[in-house]
Amino acid sequence: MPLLGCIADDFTGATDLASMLVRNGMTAVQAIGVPEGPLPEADAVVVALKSRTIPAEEAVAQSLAACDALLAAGAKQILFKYCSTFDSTDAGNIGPVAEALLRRLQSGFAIACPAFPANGRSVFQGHLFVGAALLSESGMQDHPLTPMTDPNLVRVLARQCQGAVGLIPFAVVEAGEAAIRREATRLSESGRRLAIADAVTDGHLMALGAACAGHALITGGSGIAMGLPENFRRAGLLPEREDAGALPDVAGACAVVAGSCSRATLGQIGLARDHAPTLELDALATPDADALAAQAEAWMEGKLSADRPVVIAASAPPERVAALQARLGRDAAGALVEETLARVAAALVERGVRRVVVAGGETSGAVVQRLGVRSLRIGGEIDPGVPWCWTEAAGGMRLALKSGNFGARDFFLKAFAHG
Ligand SMILES: Nc1ncnc2c1ncn2[C@@H]1O[C@H](COP(=O)(O)OP(=O)(O)OP(=O)(O)O)[C@@H](O)[C@H]1O
Ligand SMILES: O=C(O)[C@@H](O)C(=O)CO
Repeated sequence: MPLLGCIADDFTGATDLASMLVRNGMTAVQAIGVPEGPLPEADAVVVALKSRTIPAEEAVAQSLAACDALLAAGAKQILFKYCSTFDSTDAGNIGPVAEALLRRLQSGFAIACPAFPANGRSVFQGHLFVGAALLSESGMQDHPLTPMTDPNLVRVLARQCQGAVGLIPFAVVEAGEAAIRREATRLSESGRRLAIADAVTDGHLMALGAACAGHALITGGSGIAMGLPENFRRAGLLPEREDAGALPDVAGACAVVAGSCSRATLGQIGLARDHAPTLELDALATPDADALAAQAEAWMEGKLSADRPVVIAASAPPERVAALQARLGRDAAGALVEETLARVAAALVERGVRRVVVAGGETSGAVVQRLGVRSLRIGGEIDPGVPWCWTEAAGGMRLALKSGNFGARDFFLKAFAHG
């Protein structure tokens, strides 16, 4: 029976969260979509949805179904995981899903904290920073699907919510667990059902985690999960685990499939170009999934190896993404590239590739669905927030689902030195 039941709004985000839990001593399994049968055995089960950019009512329905499955399996606490850059539109989906989960759990209050200092996300006076830049100047203002142009998360979340949104400010979080509990009670009694919580250090996240021990619902990025395993250990529910992230070994050729257009991913592709065979698909020149996939299949022949990856990317800088979107519409442009990369991943696996890094949350969703992956067991981290995972698909293979913005510049090369 899982102790912690988690609902993640995209696939890389789910892996990021599961990785945080493994690092802090819980075994974790990521289920792809709402599980139909019995849940896999683990201390934490993370249900990975692809609900970040779908209409709000669908995101709510899927999240409630996931919540019901987790509660039915015995989960003692629910965590709703969204992006550390709060990726969403004004119509949703973070606010509507959080409010619906609060109602389902008959709970009065939850915190909302996307901070993840190890990856440069900090929240101060309700404002989200990525490194030293405000969210709205971090590159996220150009995101293909969820451009983030307002760094004030109290305002952003309030636009998505029926109820008023509060703030647990830096001074309270800095004062620690007891002060946070008092402020949460005060906010809840004054009618706030959600409050953005400031956090700029891991110590703040640990204090928030401890203060939320009794909360039915917690919402945030993977950072907010850091303190939760300790709550379960303190309650005598979770044993000390030596290696929560042990995975079976896998042999086979290796590849990277990239659909993220983030600055980090573009930099990683730039470095990989000098060290590994790299194909950059041009969706603007050839806006046709069949033709692009055929180009990739022809290119990969004779290049696959267990010693170094091939890299196949559709990623492009903002002006080229904008040009394709102007031509096809935003959703159709995204769908075209996702379909292409899902086919590319399937072609790689057909040719014996068994270790694959996928860059981008939406891209990962498309690839994982195409490969027929039902669940992923979470292993050790390559870089903060990106672990290797093992799946039974294709007779047993490893996948690393990289959030667009995560990973050092040499991530695509380093990953295969680890697994
Ligand atoms: N050349 C391109 N032109 C237009 N859209 C593109 C292009 N390349 C990729 N895309 C689309 O951009 C979107 C990128 O989203 P994705 O979630 O995969 O990456 P990300 O947002 O950087 O990652 P994360 O969600 O993990 O932060 C996808 O829908 C992808 O299909
Ligand atoms: O929180 C993050 O930044 C990531 O886990 C993510 O959700 C990317 O899609």
